[in-house]
Amino acid sequence: MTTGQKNDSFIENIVSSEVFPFSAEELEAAAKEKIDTAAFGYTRSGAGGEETLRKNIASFDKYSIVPKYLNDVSVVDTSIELFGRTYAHPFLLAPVGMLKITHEDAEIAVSKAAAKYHVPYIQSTVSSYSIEEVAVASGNSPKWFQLYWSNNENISYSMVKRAEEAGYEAIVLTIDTFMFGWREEDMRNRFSPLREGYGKANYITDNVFLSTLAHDDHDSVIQEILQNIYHPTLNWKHVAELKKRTSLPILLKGVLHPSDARLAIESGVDGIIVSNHGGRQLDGVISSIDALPAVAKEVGREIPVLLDSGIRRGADVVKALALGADAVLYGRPYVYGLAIAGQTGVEKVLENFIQETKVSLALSGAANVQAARNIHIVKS
Ligand SMILES: Cc1cc2nc3c(=O)[nH]c(=O)nc-3n(C[C@H](O)[C@H](O)[C@H](O)COP(=O)(O)O)c2cc1C
Ligand SMILES: CCCCCCC(=O)C(=O)O
Repeated sequence: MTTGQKNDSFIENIVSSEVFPFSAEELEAAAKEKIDTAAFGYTRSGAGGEETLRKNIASFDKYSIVPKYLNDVSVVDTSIELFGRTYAHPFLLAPVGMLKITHEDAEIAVSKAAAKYHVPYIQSTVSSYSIEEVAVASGNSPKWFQLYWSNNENISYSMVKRAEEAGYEAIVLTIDTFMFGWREEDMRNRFSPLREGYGKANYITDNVFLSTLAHDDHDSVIQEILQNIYHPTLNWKHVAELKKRTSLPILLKGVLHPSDARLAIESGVDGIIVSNHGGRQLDGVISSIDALPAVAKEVGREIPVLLDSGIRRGADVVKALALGADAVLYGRPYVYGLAIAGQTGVEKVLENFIQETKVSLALSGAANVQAARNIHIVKS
């Protein structure tokens, strides 16, 4: 998508009588006032002492953009191409499970807002609405499906098939969450969204999963879901097997080590997402933006490299592109928008993020995403 660069949104925001939070910090504070303490705690928090959660944000500050001026940036083309498809912006919405803890309309609201702004939406396995419900709500706007591998692999294949049939365009296999991280905030609040049943929609609409159930009362169903997701034996053979089962591109989400990026390529994976799960899994791991350069160097241009964990600003997108990412995933801020005002809240957050990204590209001297990859970055 080619978009004129007129600062319209900046001016509109200045003259608007309606004040909606802008920064991620303001969004987080407003969301805290809207939803219950445990739901907010689950969304905001990271694992352990939250070292990685903090690093994800702080690490971006170490990289500085060195802009080049006197380029014509009157028109900024923010589009990217991935797996033969063109997407309007250099970012997608990260998979976030169990969104009903945040707002009743959950993934329906998010996917509709994403559709309105032509932002691809990655739906989580542990969603509050099913693959099919989200597909109907958001029409033919681009969607990917995030897969939590199931102990019963036939459940995984069944969900992948459903995603294919519903028109999803890629499968994102998350490799860092075969068990829960050590999440003290949730333990403190005695909070498990899965136990409450918020993320069960894709399971209770899955015939293969249903056929495995000995009992169908709430507690037994939730117990079965948890047992399916807990999968510490997950290994490269599963990746190779999944590759044989689908014609959709497969991305691995959670790659931090360059050697894993190489193994992913050797396993026939189509793309990788450099991610530490927003600091929610192993505390103490490297921040995503710090992990990116070595991974991007290993991959070269062989397959697309995406990044998430800590993207908050348009300038963060520019830095990630310049350090080797093809696109990024945007996470917690849109969830806060959902908490504050449902679909309208997500729309507001997206509108501002799109405009900030465009302004940041232009002021860096990049008229398109390809040019952004050549922006000079220094580390201080
Ligand atoms: C409340 C919450 C739930 C999440 N659920 C999932 C999920 O179901 N599947 C998944 O792969 N990642 C999940 N993630 C991780 C995100 O996809 C993404 O990696 C992370 O939010 C990036 O960090 P950031 O939001 O701080 O930028 C979740 C993150 C949050 C905050
Ligand atoms: C055992 C895995 C459940 C994960 C639930 C959703 C998620 O990814 C999160 O970060 O929370």
